[in-house]
Amino acid sequence: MKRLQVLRNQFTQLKMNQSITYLSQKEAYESDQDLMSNRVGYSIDILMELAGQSVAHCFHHINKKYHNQKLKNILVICGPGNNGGDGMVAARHIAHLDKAYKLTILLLKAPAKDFFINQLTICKQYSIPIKELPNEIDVNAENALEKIQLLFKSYDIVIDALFGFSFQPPVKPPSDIVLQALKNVDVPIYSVDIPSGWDVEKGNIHNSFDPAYLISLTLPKEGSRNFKGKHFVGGRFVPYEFSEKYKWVMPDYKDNETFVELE
Ligand SMILES: NC(=O)C1=CN([C@@H]2O[C@H](COP(=O)(O)OP(=O)(O)OC[C@H]3O[C@@H](n4cnc5c(N)ncnc54)[C@H](O)[C@@H]3O)[C@@H](O)[C@H]2O)[C@H](O)CC1
Ligand SMILES: [K+]
Repeated sequence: MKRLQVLRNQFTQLKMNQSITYLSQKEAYESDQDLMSNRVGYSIDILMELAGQSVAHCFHHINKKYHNQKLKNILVICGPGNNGGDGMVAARHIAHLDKAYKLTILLLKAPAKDFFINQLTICKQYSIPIKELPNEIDVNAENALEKIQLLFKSYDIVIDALFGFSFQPPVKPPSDIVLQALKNVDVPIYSVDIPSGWDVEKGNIHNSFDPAYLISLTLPKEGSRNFKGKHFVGGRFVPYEFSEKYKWVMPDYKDNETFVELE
C-alpha cells in the first residue's frame, strides 16, 4: 500500500514537472517586474539572494550526486546584468556549503553600479578572488581564444552567469570569445537561468555551448524546452498567487528544498 502511494506521488511529480509552464522573454521580464512592484513588495536584493542561494544549493546537490563531491575548484563567470549578480550571490553561498570549495569570480569588466560593487564586497569577506578578464588576458591578441580556454580548463567546474533572460543576440565582444571558449572546454558547465548565448525563446540557434546542467529561475524559459542536460528550477520564492494570476503551473518542491529537478 505504501509502495503504491510512493509510485502515485512519483507519477504526480512527473506529470507536474512535464507540464510546468515555460516563459517567453516578455513573460520572464514582466513577472520579474511584478515581483518587485509595490503590490508584491520584493526588492532586487531579496530576489537575487533567494535566486543565488537556490543556485548554490542546487550546485551542491549536483556535485554530491553526480561528481562524488570531488569537484572543488570553481570558476563563476559573471556578466554585466542581474544574471551576473546571481552568480556573485551563488558564489558566496557555495563557499558556506563546503569549506573545501575554492571559488573564483571572473568578470568581463569592472562593475559600475554600487549594487554589484556591494555584492563583490561581500564576496571579498569570503576570500573569493575577483578577476577581470581584460586584466588576465589580452582579448584582442591572436591567441586570446586559446588562452581563455586554458584559463577555463584550470578549474574543475565553470558556472555560467554571463547572460540571463535579457540577452539579445548577436553576442558582442568580448563575450563572443568567452562563449566560444566555453564550447571547447570539457569541464562541467552549470548555467544560471538560461545557457548564455542561447536565444531565450528559440534555444541554441546561434551555435553556443551546451552546458551539462541548467538551473532555471522562477520557471524555465521557452528556449530551454529542448535542453538535453540535467535541468533544475529554483524559484521557491514566487508567491502562490502568481500561479493563479498568470495561469502558471509551478514545479512541486520537496521538503525544504529550494530547487527541483525536472524529469
Ligand atoms: N524572477 C527571477 O527569476 C529573477 C531573476 N534574476 C536574474 O536576472 C536575470 C535577468 O537580469 P537582467 O539584468 O535583466 O539581464 P541579464 O543578466 O540577462 O543581462 C543583461 C546585460 O547583458 C547585456 N547584453 C544583452 N545582450 C547582449 C549581447 N548580445 N552581447 C553582449 N551583452 C549583452 C546587456 O547590455 C546587459 O548589460 C535573470 O536571467 C536571472 O538570472 C534576478 O537576479 C532575481 C529574480
Ligand atoms: K546564464
